[in-house]
Amino acid sequence: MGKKGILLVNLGTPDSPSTADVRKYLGQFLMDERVIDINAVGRTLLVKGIIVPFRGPKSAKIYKEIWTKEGSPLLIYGHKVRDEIEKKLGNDYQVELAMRYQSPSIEDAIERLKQDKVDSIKVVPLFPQYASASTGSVHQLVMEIVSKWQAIPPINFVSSYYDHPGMIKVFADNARKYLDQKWDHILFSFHGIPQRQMRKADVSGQHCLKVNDCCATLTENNKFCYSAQCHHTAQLIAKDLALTPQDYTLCFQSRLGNDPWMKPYTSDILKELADKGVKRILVLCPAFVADCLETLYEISEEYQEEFEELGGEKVQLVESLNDNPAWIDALEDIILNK
Ligand SMILES: C=CC1=C(C)c2cc3[nH]c(cc4nc(cc5[nH]c(cc1n2)c(C)c5CCC(=O)O)C(CCC(=O)O)=C4C)c(C)c3C=C
Ligand SMILES: [Fe+2]
Ligand SMILES: [Fe+2]
Repeated sequence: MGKKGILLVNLGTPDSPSTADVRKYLGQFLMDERVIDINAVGRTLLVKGIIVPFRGPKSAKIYKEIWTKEGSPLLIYGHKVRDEIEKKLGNDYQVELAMRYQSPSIEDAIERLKQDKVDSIKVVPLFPQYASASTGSVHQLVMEIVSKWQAIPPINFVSSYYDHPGMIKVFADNARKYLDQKWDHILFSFHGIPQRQMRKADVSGQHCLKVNDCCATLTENNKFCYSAQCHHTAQLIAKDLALTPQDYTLCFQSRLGNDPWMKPYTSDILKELADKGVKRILVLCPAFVADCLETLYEISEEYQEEFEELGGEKVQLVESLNDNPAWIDALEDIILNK
């Protein structure tokens, strides 16, 4: 009997923080038709003509700030989680780590599973909530690759695990460590997506952004909606922490370009809170299972600075799941039972 193949996939990060490597990464990432979902000519002009040349050097500067001796945090935690989960699953499993963009590539990782003659493959994107631009893109690429194989083994795709009790508890326990200090408000800041992508993913065709508070509650109508899944994750963590609705706000960060993205924007909420006299904010980022540019820089540096300029004092990031042993336990359960 062969082993069971597990393919863990995160988004990706540049190979180094040099401007050339950051440009290469942004070029591959943003040319994905599920990420910048406009017509091919418009996407090429926007990405290759504007974003890569102008954003590249700026992003390289901030990647240099979060880069460690071992490399990019997203990739370092990816390797650690892969090693731990393979140890935990034992001899019947072969676990490969891949990144949707740059290295290690999905092509190479899945080829290793093929060469090693695994009996089956389970694709586990490292995104708790489903979005076309993240999980959808991983699934599409895996399907494109295996569609060319003569012998396609049984393949399973994990779509989401936004409500996994073990994962919810790790986010909550990480936040609890800060609760002996005084916080005026708690934010759940998720990575956003363009509103256009919310509408396109609406399986009912008449729900997302069409009815009031469309996705604040997860229902049959919006069970694949990224926003609804984010709300559900935040509600479960809030429940575990015994927060009241007045204690916290859900918001979306990382907007790119001028099109409307999911609202409210984290930066607008920071302004609203500062105007009300709020001084100290605790921030959880449950769209990410590992700390990365979006948490270590955008929350801890950029929003800290913005908030201070608005009269606030502290924006404290709650660390992500990273290589927390309780997250490894939760991920094992996701792999075995999802
Ligand atoms: C939670 C999953 C993610 C979704 C959905 C997502 C969508 C999305 N992102 C961009 C643009 C950028 N994202 C960037 C970084 C980044 N994004 C995610 C996750 C999701 N993105 C992660 C984990 C990271 C961090 C990577 C790291 O190396 O640490 C960046 C690059 C950084 C920068 O230059 O600011 C961009 C650009 C779009 C357009 C999009 C569309 C739906
Ligand atoms: Fe992103
Ligand atoms: Fe929705």
